[in-house]
Order: sequence, then structure tokens, then C-alpha cells
Amino acid sequence: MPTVTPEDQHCLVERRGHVLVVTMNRPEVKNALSGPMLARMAQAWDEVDADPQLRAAVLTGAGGSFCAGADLKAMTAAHPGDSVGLDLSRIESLLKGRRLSKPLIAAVEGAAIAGGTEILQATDIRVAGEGARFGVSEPRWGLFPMGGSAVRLVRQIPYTVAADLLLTGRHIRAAEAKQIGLIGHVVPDGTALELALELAGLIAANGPIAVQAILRTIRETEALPENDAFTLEAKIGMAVFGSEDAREGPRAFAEKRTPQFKGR
Ligand SMILES: C[C@H](/C=C/C(=O)SCCNC(=O)CCNC(=O)[C@H](O)C(C)(C)COP(=O)(O)OP(=O)(O)OC[C@H]1O[C@@H](n2cnc3c(N)ncnc32)[C@H](O)[C@@H]1OP(=O)(O)O)[C@H]1CC[C@H]2[C@@H]3CCC4=CC(=O)CC[C@]4(C)[C@H]3CC[C@]12C
Repeated sequence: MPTVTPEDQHCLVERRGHVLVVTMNRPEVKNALSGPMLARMAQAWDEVDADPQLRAAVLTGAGGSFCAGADLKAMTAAHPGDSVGLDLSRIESLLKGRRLSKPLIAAVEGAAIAGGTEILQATDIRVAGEGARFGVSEPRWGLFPMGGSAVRLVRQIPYTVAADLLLTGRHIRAAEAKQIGLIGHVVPDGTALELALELAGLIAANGPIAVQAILRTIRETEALPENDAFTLEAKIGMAVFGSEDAREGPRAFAEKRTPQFKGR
């Protein structure tokens, strides 16, 4: 009987067709982050990027919660402040300083607090149960949102709302999160993963080269002047038209059948 490592206990990784489902799995502490969990998450992101058969990923939490951020109890024993010379400009497991080459969908139930809302900002599509709650509550505990929120949040939602959430550390419910554009879908509690998998399935049925090119364009043109952005967009887009898949699509339409994309 193979031994189950702490990494495998704290983070479940499951392949469903072309989709990798990553589940933070410490429900007894609202899926608070642990070293083993973060290590397995980083491995999962490497798998998503490296495997051409994987076309999308879903990140969720076990036990009706998403993630309660860093383990505050564990932090009393091993504190970030004691980690001398640590470079926190990149935290691969939290997708800070790293973006996946394929779409990542968040399926949120319950608490997505602090590190939970931080990693949410690295996802592309976000589905939450109506009872979910969000917040960047590190300052409540005298901590800094080192998962990237002080940089990313103001780029994803209106400035004054981002500043409000970052400075107050207050929690908001899914309805407000949708209203401010932090998430895109609110569903009945317990059904977030169902919709996330449905959306991942739609993405996985699309031409993978086109999907990944669109994602790359969104990201790499973000801070460019418009005309420079169109120059890069055209270069990336033309490479898609040069693919076999770009010929398969119209052919399948003409032949009234489902395209069989090969990712080349
Ligand atoms: C900076 C990065 C992020 C930091 C943080 O996230 S700070 C943590 C902030 N978290 C919170 O504010 C949430 C606290 N919890 C709550 O508010 C509530 O629990 C809730 C709203 C989430 C739920 O409320 P509830 O009423 O439904 O449930 P409860 O009864 O409260 O909870 C049930 C049960 O769970 C326990 N619980 C809940 N939350 C936590 C928690 N966060 N920690 C521990 N336990 C929790 C609660 O106590 C109850 O238990 P019970 O026994 O039943 O009473 C950091 C993110 C990652 C860091 C890097 C990690 C790797 C590194 C290692 C190093 O050594 C240092 C450097 C670093 C790279 C490190 C750097 C900093 C991070 C990037």
C-alpha cells in the first residue's frame, strides 16, 4: 500500500479528461495553506503547463471552503519574519510571478479569505456559491498580503474598491464580489464546482492553440500601448491561423461535425 504523503493529503489533484482539478484539502482548518499543500499546488501547475493533453484547470477547496489563507496557528511556530533572505517576489504555488499557459477556473464555496482571495486573483474565470465570502484580511493580523493582492487587486477591480478591501481587511459576500467584478458567476451553494467543470469543458472542446494564444495575448499585451499591443496580438494570432487546428475547425463546420483538434 503506497504511503500517502502530506502533499497528497493536503492537496488533491485529479485529471478529468482534458481538465486538471486541484483541490486544497485541509477542511478542518478551512483549507488554510500548508507547506505540503503549496508544494503539491506548484507541482500541479507544472503538470498543467507541461502536458499537452491538459487544456484547462480548476482550483477548488474541500469541505465547503475554498481557502482561509496562511495557517495562522502554524505561523506562531514558523513565521515569515524569521525567514531571512527569502525572495517573495515570486511564489509559484500561489501563481504570484507565474501565470499558467492554460485557463484556470476557480470554484469557490465558503471562505476565500486572505491567501484565498490572493490566489483567486491568479485565476481567469471565477465561480462562487452564494454564501462564499472574500477578503484580504492580512492587515487584521498585522500581516502583509504577500500573495500579490497589493499589486494585482487594483488592476482587476476599481481602485477605490480595491483600496477599501486591502486597507479594511473586511469580508464581502459573493453578491458584492460579483457586483465589483472580482468574480464572474454566483451559483447556489454547493454547485460552484459543477459550473466550473462545465466551463472548463467548453474551453477544453475549443481549439487548444487558439485558447492558449488568446490567454497569452490578454496577459502579454496588458501593459502595452495599444498599437504595440496590436503588433504582438497580430503575431500571436497569425501563428494560430498557421495551425492544422485552424483548418480543422472550418472543415468540421462545413462537414457538420464536431472538430477534432489535435493541438497542432
Ligand atoms: C501572505 C500570504 C497570506 C497570508 C494570510 O493568508 S494571513 C492568514 C489570514 N487568514 C485569515 O484572516 C482567515 C482566518 N480565519 C477566519 O477568519 C475564519 O476562520 C473564516 C472566516 C475563514 C471561517 O470562519 P468560520 O466561523 O466559518 O470558521 P472558524 O470556526 O473560524 O474556523 C474553523 C476552524 O478552522 C481554523 N482556521 C480558520 N482559518 C484558519 C487559518 N487561516 N489558519 C489556521 N486555522 C484556521 C479555525 O481556527 C477553526 O479551528 P478550530 O480548531 O475548530 O477552532 C502567505 C500565504 C502563504 C505564505 C507563504 C507560505 C510559504 C512560506 C513559508 C515560510 O516559512 C515563510 C514564507 C512563505 C513563502 C509564506 C509567506 C507568506 C504567505 C505568502
